[in-house]
Amino acid sequence: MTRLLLDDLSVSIDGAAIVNELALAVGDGEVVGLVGPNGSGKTTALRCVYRALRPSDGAVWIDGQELTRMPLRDSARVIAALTQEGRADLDFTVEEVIALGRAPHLRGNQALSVRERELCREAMARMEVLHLAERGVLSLSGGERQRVLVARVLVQEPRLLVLDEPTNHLDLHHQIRLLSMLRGAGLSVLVTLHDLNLAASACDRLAVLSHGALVACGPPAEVLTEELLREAFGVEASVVPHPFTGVPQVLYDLGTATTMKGNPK
Ligand SMILES: Nc1ncnc2c1ncn2[C@@H]1O[C@H](COP(=O)(O)OP(=O)(O)OP(=O)(O)O)[C@@H](O)[C@H]1O
Repeated sequence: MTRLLLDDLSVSIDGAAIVNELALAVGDGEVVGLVGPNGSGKTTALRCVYRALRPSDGAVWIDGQELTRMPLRDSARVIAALTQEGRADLDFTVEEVIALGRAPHLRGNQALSVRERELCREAMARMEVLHLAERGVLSLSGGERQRVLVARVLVQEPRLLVLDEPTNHLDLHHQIRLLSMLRGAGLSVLVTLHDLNLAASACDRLAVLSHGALVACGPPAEVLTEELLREAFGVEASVVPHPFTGVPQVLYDLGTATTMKGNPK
């Protein structure tokens, strides 16, 4: 079943085509990685899904419903987003920030139920932030804060998770933990990642954007080729199968970056 459909999505800003007729589906329980060089349009496409931006053309469909026709509250119950813009400026405690994830499911000042409080504790344990529950978010390190924000989207209990660079600030342990959790969560996930090795390990399919257009889409073993790295990323690298999993992994040597073909610097 198709959970999310980007139906020839286009975004133009000041006459420039930032995303160009992007057609991409995410199935029920499928993890799809959106990858591509800086400025290729990944965040812009995601912003259309979490309704920070209206497409100039095309549409976003969620479970067969066109997104702009859904009340915001309804889409917030279905789609949870971890954005690059989502920085907490108010000094709420970790516990309070995570509880905010339940907001789309509550009415007014309704208190959290016992089940919802338990859900928050589970998400904190999953993201290893339980010990920080009483701390103000502004006092956290970048990685700690990122884990709190991931816990917040988990308690939202969405059907679709949209994650923009969720591994930002995370150390290797937490990067691997987060992505293996995403793989096992049974949720539909659309995620942007710059680390292609992590993306290949975590995603069922990779969609590669270049200059706002989809240039490849499929299982990592089909998409992640030396030719693609050269053409889309301007990088000369070797692609080898992981010795245990067979998943393609990129090996590179410093000094092998080639000139990008017209991608923004
Ligand atoms: N509001 C805006 N006004 C002008 N240009 C914009 C605007 N939003 C995005 N862009 C441009 O659109 C292009 C795509 O940006 P976007 O953030 O979607 O790229 P990205 O693939 O997510 O990049 P990165 O990997 O660097 O995060 C960039 O060149 C960016 O400067």
